[in-house]
Amino acid sequence: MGKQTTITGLEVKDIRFPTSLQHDGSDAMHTNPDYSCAYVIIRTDSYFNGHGLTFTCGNGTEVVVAGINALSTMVVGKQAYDIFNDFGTFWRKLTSDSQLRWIGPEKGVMHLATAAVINALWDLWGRLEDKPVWKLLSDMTPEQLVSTIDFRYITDVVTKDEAIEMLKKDQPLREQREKDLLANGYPAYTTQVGWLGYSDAKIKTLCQKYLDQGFTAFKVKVGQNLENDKQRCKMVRESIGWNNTLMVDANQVWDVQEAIDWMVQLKEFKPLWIEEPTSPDDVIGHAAIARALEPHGIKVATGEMCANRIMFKQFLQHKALHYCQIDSARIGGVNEILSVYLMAKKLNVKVCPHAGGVGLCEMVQHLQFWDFVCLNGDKNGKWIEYVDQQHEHFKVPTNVKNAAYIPPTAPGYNTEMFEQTLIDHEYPTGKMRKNIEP
Ligand SMILES: C[C@H](O)[C@@H](O)CC(=O)C(=O)O
Ligand SMILES: [Mg+2]
Repeated sequence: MGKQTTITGLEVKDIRFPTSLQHDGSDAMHTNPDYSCAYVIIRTDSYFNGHGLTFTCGNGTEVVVAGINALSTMVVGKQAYDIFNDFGTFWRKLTSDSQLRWIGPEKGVMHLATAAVINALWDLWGRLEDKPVWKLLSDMTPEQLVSTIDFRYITDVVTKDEAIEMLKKDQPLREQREKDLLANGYPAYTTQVGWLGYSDAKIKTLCQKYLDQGFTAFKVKVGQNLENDKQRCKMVRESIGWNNTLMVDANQVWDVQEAIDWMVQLKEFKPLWIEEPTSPDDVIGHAAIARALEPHGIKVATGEMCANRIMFKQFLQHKALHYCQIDSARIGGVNEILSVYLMAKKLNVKVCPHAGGVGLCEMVQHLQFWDFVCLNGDKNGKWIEYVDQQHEHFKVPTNVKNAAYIPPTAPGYNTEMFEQTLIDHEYPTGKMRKNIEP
């Protein structure tokens, strides 16, 4: 499918927003993040370009930019549809260069770089097909969909043939589900009330603001100081009431036993889940925490820093998470994330995407919409995270109404930023940057 389109160039920019000034995005581990991204523009000889990004917290974005530049020669000069028609094979090539893979493989900076490039390619594909990415995915046959995925290392949980069967089973239900999605959207929860550096007064005001907007699920950061956590959880509970849902997020600060002990102290506030209680690499530790907290009614969520599909596989296999928090820009972009959805479906684990960062809400909604239409058809007890950060810099920002993400109709992956934003926020030359530096 598709006409010839040559990829003629790949540009990458270091874009930073001074969010640490207001403590937006702060948590127990990342106390002063400057929400940032490595931003990719894939240029073609057609009218259409692809825009993609990966999220960073400020320092180090320049390292990811270098990683993206290292991948560029594998993309520039290619025919776009040679990539799209056999995307799984291309994805494997991009992540398996015999020299570059030594500084990964499939993890860390190189995988963030892969995500930015792959996300830009999906944006391009959506634009060339005149469809938002969620619809592009939802219109694919099961065979086309699985052709985008590299199943290496995960066939002990899900094979290509099994994936095709899973997708075929729900194929007749797609039309009805799509109608439901377009009419009702997909539920969102918000973390905007709970950044760790916010004052009590601000938290209370924000709780009211998001209650008024119809939100019924709220996430609060914990893990810096137990007494302070108790006081803030109490305050948030008093604001949102006991019928609404509260989640808490420790962003990896605790040892395993410490996580258990701390959470037992917070159980009176009835959190649905504790997110990232310990190191994102500690599968067995998470499983131990999940077992210990089960009698207290607290579930475990993780995934925003899970390195790749293999780590997700192990978390899922070892019952180390109850809520699988895929992130649109940490593992290798759409292709690899689809494989995580398939494994989560097979092992019966709910996916509630992470979206705390620049552009993450914009991208991840597409994946959860596809999951609803083609794989799960169930929104019960599931949400997409929503943070109210930097949406104004995107040409087509997320549309959250009545605490529900409304599917976009614009073609692409919602990743294109305004030219002025790219000029003003480019690091270190942008004028916004200069304004805040001494
Ligand atoms: C540094 C980020 O803001 C992080 O705190 C986001 C996060 O953990 C979440 O949204 O969940
Ligand atoms: Mg988190």
